Amino acid sequence: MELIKLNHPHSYKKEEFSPQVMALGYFDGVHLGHQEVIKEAMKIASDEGMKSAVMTFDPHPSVVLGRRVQHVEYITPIEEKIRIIQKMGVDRLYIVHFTPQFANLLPQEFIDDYIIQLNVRHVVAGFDYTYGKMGKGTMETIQFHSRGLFVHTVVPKLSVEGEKVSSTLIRKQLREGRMDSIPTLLGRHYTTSGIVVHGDKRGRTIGFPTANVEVSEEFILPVTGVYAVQIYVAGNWHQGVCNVGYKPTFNSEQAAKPTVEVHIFDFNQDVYGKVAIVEWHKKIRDEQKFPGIDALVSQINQDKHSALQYFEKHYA
Ligand SMILES: Cc1cc2nc3c(=O)[nH]c(=O)nc-3n(C[C@H](O)[C@H](O)[C@H](O)COP(=O)(O)O)c2cc1C
Ligand SMILES: Nc1ncnc2c1ncn2[C@@H]1O[C@H](COP(=O)(O)OP(=O)(O)O)[C@@H](O)[C@H]1O
Repeated sequence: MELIKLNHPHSYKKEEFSPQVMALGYFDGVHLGHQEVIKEAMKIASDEGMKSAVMTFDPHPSVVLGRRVQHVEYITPIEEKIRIIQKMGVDRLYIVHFTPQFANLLPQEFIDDYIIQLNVRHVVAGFDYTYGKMGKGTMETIQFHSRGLFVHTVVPKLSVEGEKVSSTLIRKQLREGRMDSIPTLLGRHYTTSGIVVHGDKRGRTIGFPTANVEVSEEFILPVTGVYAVQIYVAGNWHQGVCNVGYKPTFNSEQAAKPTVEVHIFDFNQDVYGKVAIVEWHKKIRDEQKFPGIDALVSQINQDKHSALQYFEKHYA
C-alpha cells in the first residue's frame, strides 16, 4: 500500500495520479460500517480497472476545532488505522493533516483540491459523510460539487441489533468494559499496544508475575476491572488474565492513571522493554480492595480459572 501524507495546501497535480476510486471518512476504529465503505471502493476499483484509495484525516477534528479540552482517545490511533487499512488490501492511503486552515475550506474547495485534483473518478462514502467548512458538504451536495468530473456511491447505514454501528457506540462500549460485544461492531476484538515496563516487583512474590503494559495514551482504555485477554509478546500470542486499575489493596492513593498488567498463562520469560499487544476479550469482574494478600491471591486464582473457561469455550 502506498501511503501519501497531505499537508494543506498540497501541490500535487492531477497527472501525478492514475485514476482512482476513493473511500472518504474519518474511520476511527475501521469498524464494520467503515469496512463496507472501503470494500465498496475496492470492488468498484477492481471492476473499473482503477486504483483503490482511502482518504482519512489526522488528528481528530475535535482536537483542532477545540471542542474538547483533553486529548482525544482513539479506537485506532493513526498507526493502528494504517495497519488495518493496509491489511484490507487498499492500494493507496491518503492521510490529510487536519489543521484549522484545512477545516476552513469551503465544500467546493475541498472537492476541487482533494478529489478532482487527485484524479478521483469515483467517491465512496457513508450516508452521513460531510465535508468542507462546518461540514456543509453532504452526500446530497456532492454531485453538484463534482462538476461532472466524478461519480459517487453512498453506502447505507449499517445496524446491528437495531443500533447504528458507529465509533461513538464502540467508544461507549469500550469505556463500559463490554469487550465481548465489540466484535459484532468492530469485526475483531479491541487491541491496544504498548511497552512492557517495570512495576513494583510484587507480582512474582505472590505467584502471579504480571507484564505491566504501558499503553499509549492515544488508546481508549477499558474501564477498570479484570479481563480475559490474549497478549502478543516475544513473537507469539498467549492467553492471560489482565487487571486494569489502581491496585487498591496496596495503594491508598489513586495513581494518575490506571496500570494494565497481564499475568500470562504457562509463560516464564523476561519481556521487559518489549512491545506487547493486548487483545481484550471479556470482562470478568470489577477491581476490588482486598483485606489482605491471601484474599487477593485466592481471587486471582479464580480469575485465572474464569479466563481459562472462557478460552476453552470459545477457542477449544
Ligand atoms: C488477574 C488479576 C486480578 C487482580 N485484581 C486486583 C484487585 O481486584 N485489586 C487489587 O488491588 N489488585 C488486583 N490485582 C493487581 C495485583 O495487586 C498486582 O498484580 C500485584 O500487586 C503485582 O503488582 P506489580 O506487577 O506492580 O508487582 C490483580 C492482578 C491480576 C493479575
Ligand atoms: N507468566 C508471566 N506473566 C507475566 N510476566 C511474566 C511471566 N513470567 C515472567 N514474567 C516476567 O516477569 C515480569 C513481571 O514480574 P513482576 O514481579 O510482576 O514484576 P513487575 O512488578 O516489574 O511487573 C514481567 O514483566 C515479565 O518480564
